Amino acid sequence: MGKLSAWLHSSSSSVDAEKKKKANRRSVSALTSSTFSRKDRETNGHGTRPSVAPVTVPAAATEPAAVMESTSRMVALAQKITRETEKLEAYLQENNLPSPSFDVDAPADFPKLPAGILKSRLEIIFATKELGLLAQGPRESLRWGVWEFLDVLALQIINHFGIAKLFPPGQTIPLAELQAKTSLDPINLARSIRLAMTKGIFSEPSPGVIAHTSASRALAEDDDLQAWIGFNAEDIFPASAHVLESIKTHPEATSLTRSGFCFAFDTVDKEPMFVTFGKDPIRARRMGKAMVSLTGGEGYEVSYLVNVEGGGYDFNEVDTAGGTFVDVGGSHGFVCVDLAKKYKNMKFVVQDLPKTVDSAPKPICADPEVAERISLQAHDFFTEQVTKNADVYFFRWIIHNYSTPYAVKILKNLIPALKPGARIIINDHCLLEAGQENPWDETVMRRMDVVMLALLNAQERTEAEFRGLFEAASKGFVFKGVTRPKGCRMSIIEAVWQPELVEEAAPAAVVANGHVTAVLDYAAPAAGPVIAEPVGDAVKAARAAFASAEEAKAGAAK
Ligand SMILES: C[S@@+](CC[C@H](N)C(=O)[O-])C[C@H]1O[C@@H](n2cnc3c(N)ncnc32)[C@H](O)[C@@H]1O
Repeated sequence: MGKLSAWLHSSSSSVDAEKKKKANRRSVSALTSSTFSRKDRETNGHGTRPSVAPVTVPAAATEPAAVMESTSRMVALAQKITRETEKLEAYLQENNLPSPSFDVDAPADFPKLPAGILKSRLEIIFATKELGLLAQGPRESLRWGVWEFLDVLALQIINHFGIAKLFPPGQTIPLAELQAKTSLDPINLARSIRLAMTKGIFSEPSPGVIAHTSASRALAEDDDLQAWIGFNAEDIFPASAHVLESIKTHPEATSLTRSGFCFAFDTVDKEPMFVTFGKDPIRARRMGKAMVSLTGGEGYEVSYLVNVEGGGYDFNEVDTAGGTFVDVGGSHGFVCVDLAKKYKNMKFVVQDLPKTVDSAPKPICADPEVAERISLQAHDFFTEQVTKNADVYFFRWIIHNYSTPYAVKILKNLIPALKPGARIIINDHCLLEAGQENPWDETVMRRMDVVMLALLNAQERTEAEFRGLFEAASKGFVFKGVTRPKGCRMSIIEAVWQPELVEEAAPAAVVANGHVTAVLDYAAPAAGPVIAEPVGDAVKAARAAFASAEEAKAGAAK
């Protein structure tokens, strides 16, 4: 049993309440170096994960030693930037593609690049970042790095007041005229725009005259991007600013109703974020559109899961047997549609909350051969699984929304439905040890982890932490490991149900703060984890609103 599980089920009476509380804390990162050993990685049966020693300085580890010996790090980085930039530029020129620029007419996105050229582009990004930090020096980069939230503040103001949409791309506008078009105070407009300019958003070709850049144009024209900025700047930013208060008051950081978000919006012990959004359709819709902007991005497409050659999951065995795939919290079933197009014998059940199921497109797919093998089912994953004896239970972007007590409960709810050999597949980020991702992915995933903390007291997880979740749910879950398609940020985490491994033990009720919070079906009596919150209440409250938010998201995606 891994350490997480051991903590969750420690039976020693000498383990005091504080220790038990710690066991349920969202972060078990202290465990990772000891439990996520090289041996674990190399023997997980998939072999697609790196097996290098842990490093903590992101980009430096990628530079060949020979280069480091003959030149200083700064010179080596500068040379690399030159080399890779020349390759990228040459490719763009050979293919008649525009060179990157801040010009208003420059494309807002890079075209799809061949693998080698994409690598050059990424190397430029990583090396410039590292070189910049080195040239700044530690004290200065700390001193001014902490001011980055002010860039978000400027963007928050600009986006909220729709400044980018107030004059057409390609035209300039005197600041005084722009001021007349907004209720934003002139001084605040000018200072926000001028701070944004330092990041390439707007320009001032002559004093007092404002012009669009490619970035401000994207902000003016892309609805989903506006929603992404709005959700981040107006929901996540205030939530983040209250995380300290939240974790000082409730260090266990597991409750959906005690997150930074709840402190920011005065909903502590009242309602989780999704309930708040459920009451506010504009905000819910903004979040829905923001998710469209996020998941439409490179690295998150469903095709990564479906494409077996590229490292996706191979369902051929399930397909040959005409097996059943249940997408738990599957929204409108787009994952099942894509899988059903590839696997012609499998049957699919898409489960979600009633509102989401009701708003799903009908038929779910224009191709009747695909549609007739997919059924929609209203099911709450905080209750016992209703589709029995399926071959696969699949969770995509679900488990990362919940802290350990909730996530364990979701897995435990499967147990009564599971047949021997049933596969449980989680499709989420899976965090590596520090420094093993490329620096861009590393930053995105670490930030996402902290976003989950700020909004929901939830978390991204390492392989060891996923393993710990399954172990905490039941010994009958045999953890198979983690794979990740090349180029994809999301991993495929798998366990298989083997009921013969389940030990018989008396059930134990877990009581915390006067609430019965969980019933453990195999832990020794009185050995259960302290879940310091009324899980049931918070979950109930979350259900209805989550559905509204998701409905808005589905609407936005159409
Ligand atoms: C982040 S979305 C993920 C949707 C989909 N799996 C995907 O990959 O995009 C979370 C989904 O879980 C659903 N959901 C939330 N709470 C639920 C519950 N208690 N039972 C079932 N589904 C729920 C939401 O309606 C939503 O569709």
